[in-house]
Amino acid sequence: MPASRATYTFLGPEGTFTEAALMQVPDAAGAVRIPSSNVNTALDKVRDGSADAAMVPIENSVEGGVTATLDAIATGQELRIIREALVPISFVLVARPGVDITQIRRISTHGHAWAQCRLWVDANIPGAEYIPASSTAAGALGLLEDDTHYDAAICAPIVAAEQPGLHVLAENIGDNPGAVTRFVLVSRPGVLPARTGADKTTVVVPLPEDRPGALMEILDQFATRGVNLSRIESRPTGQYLGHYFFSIDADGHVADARVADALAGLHRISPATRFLGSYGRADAQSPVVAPHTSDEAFRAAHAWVDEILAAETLGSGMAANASPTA
Ligand SMILES: O=C(O)C(=O)Cc1ccccc1
Repeated sequence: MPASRATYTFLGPEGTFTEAALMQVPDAAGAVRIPSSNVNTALDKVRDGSADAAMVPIENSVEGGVTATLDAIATGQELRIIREALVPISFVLVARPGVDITQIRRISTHGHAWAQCRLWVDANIPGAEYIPASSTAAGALGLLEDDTHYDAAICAPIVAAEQPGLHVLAENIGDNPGAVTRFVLVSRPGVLPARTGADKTTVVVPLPEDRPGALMEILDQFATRGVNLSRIESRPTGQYLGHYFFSIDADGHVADARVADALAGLHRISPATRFLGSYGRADAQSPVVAPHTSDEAFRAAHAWVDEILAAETLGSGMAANASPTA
């Protein structure tokens, strides 16, 4: 019997950068691929079992964290990141054939795309109004509808290439030519990706309240164990003003002793800390591990303490302090 195909969902429709990220997953080409109209519905499909995993954007090199994703994976039924993908981003401006750049008043795209093309738009179409779309591809395909209320869209070159009804007015309009977006594949908890030696661990740590220095203590859990952080962002929990959680990416896998020890420290400081997964880094870069933070150093240290406890008889209270009688 053939092995059953995986079902993946992604921020769609076809032609989004998120779909390009999904296509980096080795079995994606042969999988069932279901577009979702936003990050929340994509993650809900994973939670209710209608998809095995969802590809969603999490961070980009120009705009920073994708807050819709950071918030959606931090709360609700637990999820796990099982993989990351990096996609270089280049944008084109599209319109219906016959429309030229001087006729454009309103432009639709995803908020992160708009933020990355703002300087180009100000310089080339000053005063253009932004019309938000659920994704770059959704904005572009909207131009093909009869009742469309905007004149142009910003999207990936592939959307324009595949739609004869769209005409490219300008290419490479991103303000930062080297822009890269990071996407994550999210599934239900269950199977932890194996340690590769070049891994990342993502956690969500609610900041304990009324505790001076709590953020410093959180950071110290990583610093004292030689664990490097590659992203840290604060997000409001939404409960009330001033209540925040930190979303953190750390180098290493929960199966690395130094990372496991740091997570245990986080749990002591903030018991509602959420583990969001350990997974291989897209760039396969291994961290430099200092000898005193290696697995072997942690094993030897624990063995030393265990030996002390095994060799001594534990006394009780004052009796243990009483001077031995001859
Ligand atoms: O809308 C898309 O195409 C997406 O995948 C989200 C996005 C938007 C802008 C930059 C990177 C990802």
